[in-house]
Amino acid sequence: MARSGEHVRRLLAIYTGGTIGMRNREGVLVPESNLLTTLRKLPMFNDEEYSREHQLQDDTLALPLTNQNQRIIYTILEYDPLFDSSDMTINEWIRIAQDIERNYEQYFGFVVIHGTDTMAFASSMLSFILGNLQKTVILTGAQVPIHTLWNDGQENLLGSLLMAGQYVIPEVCLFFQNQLYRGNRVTKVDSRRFSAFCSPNLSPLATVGVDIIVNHKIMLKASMNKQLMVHSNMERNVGVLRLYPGISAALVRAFLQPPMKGVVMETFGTGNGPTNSDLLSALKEATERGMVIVNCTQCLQGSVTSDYAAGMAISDIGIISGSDMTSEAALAKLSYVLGREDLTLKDKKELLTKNLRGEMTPQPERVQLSLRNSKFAQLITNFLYLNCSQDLDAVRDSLTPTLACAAARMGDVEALEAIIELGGDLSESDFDGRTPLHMAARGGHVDAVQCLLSHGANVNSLDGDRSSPLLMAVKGRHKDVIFLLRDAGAQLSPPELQDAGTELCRLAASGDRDGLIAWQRAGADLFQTGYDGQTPLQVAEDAGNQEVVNFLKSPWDGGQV
Ligand SMILES: NC(=O)C[C@H](N)C(=O)O
Repeated sequence: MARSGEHVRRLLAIYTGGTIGMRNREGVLVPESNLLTTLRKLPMFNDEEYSREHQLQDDTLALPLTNQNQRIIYTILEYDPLFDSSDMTINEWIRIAQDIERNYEQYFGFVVIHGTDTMAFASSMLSFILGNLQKTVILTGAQVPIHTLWNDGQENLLGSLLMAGQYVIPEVCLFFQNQLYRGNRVTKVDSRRFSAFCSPNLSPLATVGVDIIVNHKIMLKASMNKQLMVHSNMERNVGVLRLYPGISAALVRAFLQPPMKGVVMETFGTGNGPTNSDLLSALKEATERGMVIVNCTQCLQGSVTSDYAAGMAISDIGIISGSDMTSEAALAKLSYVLGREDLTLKDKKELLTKNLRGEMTPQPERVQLSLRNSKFAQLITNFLYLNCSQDLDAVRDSLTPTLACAAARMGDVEALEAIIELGGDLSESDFDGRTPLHMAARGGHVDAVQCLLSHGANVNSLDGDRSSPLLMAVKGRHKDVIFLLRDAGAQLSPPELQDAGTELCRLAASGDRDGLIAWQRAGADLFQTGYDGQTPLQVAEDAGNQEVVNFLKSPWDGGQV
């Protein structure tokens, strides 16, 4: 019997291995069984009197009473064999999920004791394997074994038990160094320090100090009345490919061969990669075969965007943006989504762009900015319709360029038409000097470009960087848009034409025939020289890019699009 007023919470602690329980054997650390014996000797992990009085089972210990009068009792389920986490695979993570499922009703929450080396993969995988989670699952471990004098294991394990015993956080979390993180947002960043993990794109779910500060706002909401669902059909044929400058197309091609079904491609900066045509063909062949490729940045922090031509080249061949996901989360998501046999390839690709378990930050602007659909935009629209004083005309005039640019960027023709109905001027530029036509051309949105042109958009306006809409289309290699703009009288500006030589030489050097064709269709002179006086043809010959050499010798024959 519990003392009066005492709340008893039962937890299951699944011990899979890792440094936390390791011992030094012949000079190296190896996993060691019987973690419970070590914990039994540590008073903060074992209220001996309570255990005796309540005759707890041999595999179960009780923490001393918390300040809130809570009694946390935990049972240890120890794996045999135990693992250094470098040996963990999807199979072991599914086993953990199944153990949670088997014990789901008996326990208030779950702690998974795991090695740190692959813990970010484990917590990411488990977040997808465990569907409809309504209870707390916390992964933890240590950099130094728990039985040593100076260690981080005691604090990490105790903190995890206290968090899981006191709060319902219906997510797979990772607790380390007083921070509770969302499991699919973390990555291991230090091999020696106690603060081994960070969550670069999402603040911690909770921080433990004198007080426990829980960030309720960002927590996932439990899907009530739905039963826990273990997705054990995870696709194993997924991998991670890290790009580096000069990576060969042959290597990429070899990596993308069957049985591989999905790949997380780690790219530079905001999602960029080499634009040489060989490499792009290797990627395109793979996506056309049905391979699913997700683009994640190698940067620790930030997101994949569509700011650069080098990034647009990648998105044009069917590669999915991983937004601000970690590679670990993207790999886990791929494994989960590709394992969903109920979905078509198209549905799987669609699902990958969605935020499923809090693993990515939804892009509000991209998600819903349609004047007809978004609540915010609707409010503005109604406001503008209903009020027609001079002041409101001014408000309308200052808002519409920004809204029109956002709509054009997404190719949202419906929204553009709504803005026209409002009387907005589609040639007006936003605060960066870009017009909707720049944005539509940059995104390769043929319908939006057509709509803007038919409503009198200025085809040769220059943005704040003195770039024309035509240059935007060239950088994105959007040949249809280039044709449309040229038909409407678009021309590259004199400075753009002047600077083209160096860019053309760069494309010739990297064998980028498509890039050269885009410039040619936009009216650039393919024979002009770069900064060092060489022509693109000379550069291509020096680089041995025969395909480009042939094209440059007779551009109007070889440039079929
Ligand atoms: N700190 C650790 O737990 C590292 C260990 N190699 C593991 O991942 O199992």
